[in-house]
Amino acid sequence: MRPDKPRDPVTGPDTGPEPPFPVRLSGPVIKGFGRGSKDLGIPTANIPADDLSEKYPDLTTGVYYGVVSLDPKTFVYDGAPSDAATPTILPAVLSIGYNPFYKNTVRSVEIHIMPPLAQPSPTAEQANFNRLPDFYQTQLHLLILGYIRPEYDYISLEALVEDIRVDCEVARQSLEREAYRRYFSEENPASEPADEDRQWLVRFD
Ligand SMILES: Cc1cc2nc3c(=O)[nH]c(=O)nc-3n(C[C@H](O)[C@H](O)[C@H](O)COP(=O)(O)O)c2cc1C
Ligand SMILES: Nc1ncnc2c1ncn2[C@@H]1O[C@H](COP(=O)(O)OP(=O)(O)O)[C@@H](O)[C@H]1O
Ligand SMILES: [Mg+2]
Repeated sequence: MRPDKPRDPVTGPDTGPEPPFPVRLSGPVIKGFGRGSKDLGIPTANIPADDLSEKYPDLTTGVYYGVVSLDPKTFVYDGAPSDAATPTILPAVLSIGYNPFYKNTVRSVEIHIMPPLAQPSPTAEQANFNRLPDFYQTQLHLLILGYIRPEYDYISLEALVEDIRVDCEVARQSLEREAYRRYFSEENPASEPADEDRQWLVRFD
């Protein structure tokens, strides 16, 4: 059960991701149990957990933040400039695990994509989660940059939704820091490792 204590507003080092991060995962967006939007009002793009078992067998279950991009061959983000040559990199919050509230028996990777950091957060004060047009089967690239918390069971659906709302705020504020902002765009010419990760993120063959 969730411990009854206040949440940290940011997580992970201010100096940028430390091993094992950034973690690279990718895959096609698949169907989940259909609960995200219907029960919680929080759509989550599910991708297969295969990459995780093969490349990062030691990564613990829990809630994380990072950045994603979607293959522009099948999904073009509405907010992108019309002449954009590369896909838009968007902030994300995700859960890896067994959803103890629902007692799943298989591990899932579920990603909620948030609006760009330049826009006001829809979850700052109320549970008004970002909704895009559906993009099932689209290839998704995810770069996990930090850990937020373990997965918990909850006394109610409302308590789970409220914690995910706070996760969105923690993720946004964690990604707002300079050492994390470089994963969105080429702001700092001296940020070579981030350059490689960013190139991987937007490269769809
Ligand atoms: C940021 C985030 C945090 C989550 N934390 C938990 C959690 O602590 N416990 C839990 O049971 N499920 C957690 N979930 C998973 C939701 O219960 C899950 O997304 C929902 O069941 C939708 O599943 P579906 O995609 O199969 O429909 C979290 C999801 C997200 C996006
Ligand atoms: N902000 C968003 N983040 C993630 N997926 C979204 C978002 N907006 C819409 N979607 C769409 O909603 C689907 C997920 O909805 P969800 O209710 O979790 O169903 P499922 O159980 O099939 O994963 C995604 O696969 C995607 O096509
Ligand atoms: Mg989902």
